[in-house]
Amino acid sequence: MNISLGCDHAGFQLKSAVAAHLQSLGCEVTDHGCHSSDAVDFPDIARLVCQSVLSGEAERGIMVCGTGVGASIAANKIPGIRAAVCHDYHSAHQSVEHDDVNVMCIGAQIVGAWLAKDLITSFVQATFSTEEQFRRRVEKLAVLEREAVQYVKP
Ligand SMILES: O=C(CO)[C@H](O)[C@H](O)[C@H](O)COP(=O)(O)O
Repeated sequence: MNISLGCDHAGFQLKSAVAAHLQSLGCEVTDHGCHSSDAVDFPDIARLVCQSVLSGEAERGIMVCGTGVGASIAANKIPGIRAAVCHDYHSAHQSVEHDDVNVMCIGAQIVGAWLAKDLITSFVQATFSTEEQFRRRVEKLAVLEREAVQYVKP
């Protein structure tokens, strides 16, 4: 599987362990930065990671920031992205199986490298269920996305 990987300065150290683990699982990794602990803005990196997923260059994305929260907010602004902060093993696979999550966000201030590796294994090995109720709900997410513009105040 091809994975698009990104981080901000808070996730920079953990990203190296994440990349190495992805490679040990047989994944191809495209690293969209950042490449040092100098401060960057997570929306800029989330944009690159998500564009890579939507273009088909990568099947899924992983973002590492301080909490995972900012990265997931940024990613979920982009139509076609379903991002989730996953800090437990169950959510990391069920988010894919039930919700077809295509970008997982991890907080380097919340989880250590060993848990991050387990989360990544769980995420990468999961596949979207073929069961009708999950397909129906994800299609409804797409409808919400298409309708969202109607809720914006003029
Ligand atoms: O967790 C984050 C956003 O949800 C970021 O990675 C940062 O850790 C957080 O915004 C703090 O930013 P700072 O510039 O490092 O103070």
